[in-house]
Amino acid sequence: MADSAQAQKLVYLVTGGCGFLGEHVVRMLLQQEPRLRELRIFDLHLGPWLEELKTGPVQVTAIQGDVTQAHEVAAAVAGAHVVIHTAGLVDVFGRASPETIHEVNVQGTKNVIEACVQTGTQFLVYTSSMEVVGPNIKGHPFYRGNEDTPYEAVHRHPYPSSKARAEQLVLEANGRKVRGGLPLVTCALRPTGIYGEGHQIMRDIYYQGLRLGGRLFRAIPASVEHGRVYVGNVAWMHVLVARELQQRPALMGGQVYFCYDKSPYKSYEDFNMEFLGPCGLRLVGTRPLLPYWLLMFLAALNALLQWLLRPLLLYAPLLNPYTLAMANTTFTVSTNKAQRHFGYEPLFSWEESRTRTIRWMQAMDSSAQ
Ligand SMILES: NC(=O)C1=CN([C@@H]2O[C@H](COP(=O)(O)OP(=O)(O)OC[C@H]3O[C@@H](n4cnc5c(N)ncnc54)[C@H](O)[C@@H]3O)[C@@H](O)[C@H]2O)C=CC1
Ligand SMILES: CC(C)CCC[C@@H](C)[C@H]1CC[C@H]2[C@@H]3[C@H](O)CC4=CC(=O)CC[C@]4(C)[C@H]3CC[C@]12C
Repeated sequence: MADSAQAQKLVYLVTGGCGFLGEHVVRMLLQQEPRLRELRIFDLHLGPWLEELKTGPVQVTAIQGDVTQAHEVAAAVAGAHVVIHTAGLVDVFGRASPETIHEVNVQGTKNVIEACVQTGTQFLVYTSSMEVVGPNIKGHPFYRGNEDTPYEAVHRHPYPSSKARAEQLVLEANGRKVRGGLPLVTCALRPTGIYGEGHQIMRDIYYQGLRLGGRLFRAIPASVEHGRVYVGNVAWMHVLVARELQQRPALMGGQVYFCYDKSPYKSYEDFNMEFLGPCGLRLVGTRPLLPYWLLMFLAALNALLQWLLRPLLLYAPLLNPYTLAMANTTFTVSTNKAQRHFGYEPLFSWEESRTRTIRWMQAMDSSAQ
């Protein structure tokens, strides 16, 4: 009894805990972190599903707040042992202004770092992105690269620029003295394209396919590989990194880790078909149906329409010059750094990740009917 009372002593804070990844991190912490006493979930929009978590043995505290507001962040961080900062504005479709993206992703991260320093929180895990590396604006392939692979990271789009700046701030903060004199220990996780239960873009593509009579039309050559990782494994990596950062601060502090698992290397569209296929959708064509120059033209047209229509309505289709470049540039990761540094092994096999995602899509389908 004394042992378990002593063991259950840690307070964790998850920012963005009601987002796609954040919800999985929250649930994973509750399942896999026995030392947890209190779990704080900080988000701009709190989900109703939080209520069901409040009946368990861990104190779950939901905090509605904005990372751009330093005082709200500081109040949430005070007294936490570990902060997992997943909150971010994920926008590559032009829905938000570059200023807003910067404010949330960069200023929000600065606020989290300063709150840790001021209140004495020693461990900070930041959800970065593969996009801090690439694909770059020159379309250079990154083929099965790792954390040390040289690559010319050049960003113009506000989302990757903001993630890169925020990651840099987090890594530079490693070693700063927090209140009480101990050093801040930080690290950054870089997921590739995350998939799994709750993935909004997969949902959008599914409904687009239904509108097109159960068909999707191949736009990108099958030879262009795109890195993907299952959300459950990304969440597991967060939980493990947060735990091990406390045990091995000298090794892990200031480090970056790609998030990886056993998901196969495929093109963006072929990978999606692993889930959309069993839900009745078909990918038409073994090669792209439209020439690339025409896709570029359509993407540019979408960007122009977005700009022209902005005073009247928000036009934000999936296809724009940036998303086309992303989907059309090989970017895959092959690394074992997380395994070497903190013993990470994926919790979910590829088969399980696939089955769980398909089950979620099928449930979504039947609830829509
Ligand atoms: N979805 C993906 O494929 C990838 C995502 N990431 C990163 O993972 C993190 C989570 O992304 P997702 O779960 O996909 O996005 P999401 O949009 O589902 O979740 C982000 C959460 O942050 C919250 N949030 C946004 N602005 C906030 C603010 N000002 N204050 C407080 N909370 C705020 C949102 O309400 C949301 O719940 C982000 O930092 C993103 O950059 C990294 C790599 C890939
Ligand atoms: C119609 C087009 C030909 C296909 C459009 C697909 C795009 C919407 C997606 C292709 C690649 C995706 C991005 C990639 O997985 C990396 C990402 C990392 C993040 O940190 C956030 C999400 C994303 C930018 C992801 C977004 C959708 C794509 C651009």
